[in-house]
Amino acid sequence: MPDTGPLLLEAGPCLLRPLQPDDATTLHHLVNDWEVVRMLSRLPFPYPRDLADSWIASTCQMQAEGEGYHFAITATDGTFLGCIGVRLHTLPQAGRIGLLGYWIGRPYWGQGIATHAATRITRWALAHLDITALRATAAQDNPASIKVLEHAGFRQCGTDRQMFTARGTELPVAVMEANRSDLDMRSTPATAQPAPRKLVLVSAAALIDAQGHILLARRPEGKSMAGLWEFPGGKVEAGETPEAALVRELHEELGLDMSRACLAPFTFASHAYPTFDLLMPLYICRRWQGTPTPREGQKLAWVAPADLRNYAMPEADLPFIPLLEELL
Ligand SMILES: Nc1nc2c([nH]c(=O)n2[C@H]2C[C@H](O)[C@@H](COP(=O)(O)OP(=O)(O)OP(=O)(O)O)O2)c(=O)[nH]1
Ligand SMILES: [Mg+2]
Repeated sequence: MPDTGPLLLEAGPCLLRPLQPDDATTLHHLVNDWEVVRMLSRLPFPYPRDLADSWIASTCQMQAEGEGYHFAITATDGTFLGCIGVRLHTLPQAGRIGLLGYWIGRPYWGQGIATHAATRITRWALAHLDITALRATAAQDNPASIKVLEHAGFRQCGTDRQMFTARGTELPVAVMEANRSDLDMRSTPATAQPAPRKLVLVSAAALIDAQGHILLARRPEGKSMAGLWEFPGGKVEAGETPEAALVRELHEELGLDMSRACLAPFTFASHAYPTFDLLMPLYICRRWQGTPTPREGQKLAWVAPADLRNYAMPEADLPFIPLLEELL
């Protein structure tokens, strides 16, 4: 099971926590509502009481196997408001993706709860799960759900037809998708005038241990490109040399101490991202003081050069992989 961090998430005014067996009665009471079920593919109406028990048990099983993460959406006082979840799925072309689904009990409609929950789960899932994107579908006659997904960072990537068991028929659905670039593009405010392209200078290090493994750090939720594995480092600040910036970043991010003399220039990346140009010198470093400790909530992994390709990395880093394989 992947290390997802604690499964207790804040989502605006709501909390998300794993479903528990004793949620079944409330869950059943809220979901056994024609107005809720009619919008959910594959749920029967009426919704039998024992289906609530077996559904919750199956979500616990999926979570234990790392195949799905399903949450109760609650108010801060614990009131059960609805459900949201991501189920992992492998697509022939797209690789591993997450399928997002949710519903809110009718008494709690119109308060933006689905938007808060979907926004947080989307960010959480792309930062923590080994998926390239999230997909969701919404019935074409459910514009409110399409809006929720758009607010959460999804864009429509197609249409399809899906069985809606409660309505006893197939219906057209909008197929919506969100990937890491979609989220990054959204956090850049749209301006009336296109802003001039910005050049960002970032220093990064390939820290190499005695076994020839390289340290990667997973960008945490809340940062751009969250969920991708990078070489530790960060932006060079005004007045800093690239080496001084890297010594500072490795101390701030990993608690390491080292001298600039331990940083050997190796290569650089020059990459045009949609919203900025990145110029990133990569240094090799084999000597430091201290043990790398994640100080910014990031996950760390020592990776053999041949395994680097199994870690999703920022596009700018991909040319580094063959060079590091050759070096080590
Ligand atoms: N550190 C690092 N950044 C990378 C790599 N590849 C890559 O595209 N980047 C991009 C991601 C970011 O847009 C930028 C680094 O910014 P950052 O957010 O990590 O900068 P920082 O450590 O100074 O953090 P912050 O204080 O700005 O949050 O460079 C990489 O391998 N390592
Ligand atoms: Mg950084």
